[in-house]
Amino acid sequence: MFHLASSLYTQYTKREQYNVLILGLDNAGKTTFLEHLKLLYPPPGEPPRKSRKSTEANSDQSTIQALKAKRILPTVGQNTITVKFEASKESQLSTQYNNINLKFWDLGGQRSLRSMWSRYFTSCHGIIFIIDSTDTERFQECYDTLMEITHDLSWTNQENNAAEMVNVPILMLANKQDLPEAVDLVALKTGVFIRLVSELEATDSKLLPVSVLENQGLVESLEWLVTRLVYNKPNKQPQYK
Ligand SMILES: Nc1nc2c(ncn2[C@@H]2O[C@H](COP(=O)(O)OP(=O)(O)OP(=O)(O)O)[C@@H](O)[C@H]2O)c(=O)[nH]1
Ligand SMILES: [Mg+2]
Repeated sequence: MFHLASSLYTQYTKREQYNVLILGLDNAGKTTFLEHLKLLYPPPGEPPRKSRKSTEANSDQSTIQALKAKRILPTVGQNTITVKFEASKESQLSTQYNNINLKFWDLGGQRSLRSMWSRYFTSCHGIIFIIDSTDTERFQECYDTLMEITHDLSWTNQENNAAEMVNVPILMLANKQDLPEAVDLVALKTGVFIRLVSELEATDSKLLPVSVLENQGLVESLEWLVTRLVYNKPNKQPQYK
């Protein structure tokens, strides 16, 4: 009885925290994505940011300019941020999404660093996989890397041999859509990635076009992910902070 009361107390007084891994090949835009999130969403305990959509207000243009001026170096270790999720007015998400913090881990995408990714798998509630839509020569490598992630042995529960990957949502972002040479979503889906749908059948996944630099599709993408994290709550409980 005490445990039930204490767990209910925790659930009603603390915020839910979901851990999200940001993966993808080097130069895909992972750290740029993280930096933009920092500008759009406040850390826990701070008031809301003014605007989030590129169309919402001119102030967002200065955010984009600030981001462009920033020198982002290739990631060698990890970058971590925690933000307070706030649904946009357009999303009409219910109040159950008002109590969520998202912790992001941005890891280096260079080939030599990818073996470190699997250490984070069991602690994550969701994955964002970023694809450089202009880097056509490496689409196959993107596909293979995604397959390696989903088939990694660290997802397997050693005790009961169950696959813990099932239901961990994967959001794939076709990034750099602001560039003229970017391959669009239709071409991406019918090209190398055509087998993705059947390969990821058991997984909650989505491929969306974005420009993380120009804030195109960023808010909508995050809102899709949050709805899926909450949907998967019975399988993978959030932390309470
Ligand atoms: N035009 C354009 N450039 C982008 C976009 N996103 C990232 N970039 C550029 O792509 C380059 C690499 O971005 P990063 O964020 O460092 O890439 P990363 O995935 O973190 O790379 P690693 O840390 O090496 O794994 C930078 O020059 C960014 O400015 C985008 O949406 N549009
Ligand atoms: Mg990086």
